Amino acid sequence: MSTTEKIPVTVITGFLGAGKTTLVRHLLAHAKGKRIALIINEFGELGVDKEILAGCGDDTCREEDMIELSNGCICCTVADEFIPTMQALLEREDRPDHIVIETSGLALPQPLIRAFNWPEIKSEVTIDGVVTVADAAALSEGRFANDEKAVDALRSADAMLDHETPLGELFEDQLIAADLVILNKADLVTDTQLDTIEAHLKAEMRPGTGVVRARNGHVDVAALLGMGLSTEDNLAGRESHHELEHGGEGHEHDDFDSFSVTLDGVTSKDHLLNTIEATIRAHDVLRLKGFAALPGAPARLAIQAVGPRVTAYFDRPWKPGEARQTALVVIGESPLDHAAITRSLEGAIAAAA
Ligand SMILES: Nc1nc2c(ncn2[C@@H]2O[C@H](COP(=O)(O)OP(=O)(O)OP(=O)(O)O)[C@@H](O)[C@H]2O)c(=O)[nH]1
Repeated sequence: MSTTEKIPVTVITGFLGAGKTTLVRHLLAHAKGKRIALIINEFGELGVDKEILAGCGDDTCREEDMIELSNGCICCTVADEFIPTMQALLEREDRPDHIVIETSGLALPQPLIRAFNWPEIKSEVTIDGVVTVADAAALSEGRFANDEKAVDALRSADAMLDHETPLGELFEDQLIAADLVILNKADLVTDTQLDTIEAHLKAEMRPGTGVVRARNGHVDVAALLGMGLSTEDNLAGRESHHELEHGGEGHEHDDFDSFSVTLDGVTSKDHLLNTIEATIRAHDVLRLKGFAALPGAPARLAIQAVGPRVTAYFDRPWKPGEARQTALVVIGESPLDHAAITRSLEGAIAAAA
């Protein structure tokens, strides 16, 4: 089979909350008749991303074309989950024109990219391009670089220390894997800040990688789908820190932790959002997302927090018979104090009682 007959696959990576799902939503809405199958992998057991995409109301967000891989990060479940999922997708009678994979914000893209050379799928699919979404607001606030001084100080105290912070390292691994970087959330920073961030990113990227600035993932879909790069044939220079240091053997996600909290009896939207923001600030939570049930509200409230920036909107009406509850997934660097964070979030109920 020639390369042109293979189904192209776009891999979307990028740190927690950078805007991957928002970009996918934009892609689906502007697919112009292209049948896109979507594989979503997320960290945390609630499956919020799929729910959000399924709730978008567009015809293109067909539930049967969305496959969720929720048993951990895709990079660690390539053999057990990813390859069988791809094989099942390729066996379908109505094969998709294009496949988009949204990795979890904590995934290393490298093991996934390498999997496209596995004989089980190599003759059928090819990577069209790897797109890394970067969060301009988080970068300008120094969220990945804020420990640089501390790390440098440690380095000079201990010449053996070759690790950077888990956050910074993962971010670099995602950047180095990119064929295209989308510098998203351009609306939250000034043009001068964008210039500085872009220069900083370029220093970390492979030479020649393109950068596109975006707001809410609004990029030219025709340019994004159709790069035709066969990335799996060009792996040199994309090695992760882990591959360089440990020869590519399995790696751990122990640096990060996630758990979910269910709250019964939330009464006020403002109080809930304020409580969430205070909890995030007090406990250094990196990402929080989920849905809330408010009394009398016919729709569920989708809640999104990236660092202390909390937003919420009613995404779709509750379905008949659906449990109306508030469920949130909390993600951060290990160790997260589950009990204290849960207690703090329960403040959203206590004060309203
Ligand atoms: N202001 C602003 N907010 C954005 C932009 N893009 C995404 N967001 C918001 O950022 C939050 C996170 O966006 P997602 O698309 O869910 O991010 P993600 O990368 O898929 O997150 P994870 O899957 O949890 O890693 C949501 O509240 C989005 O609405 C943007 O360009 N500008």
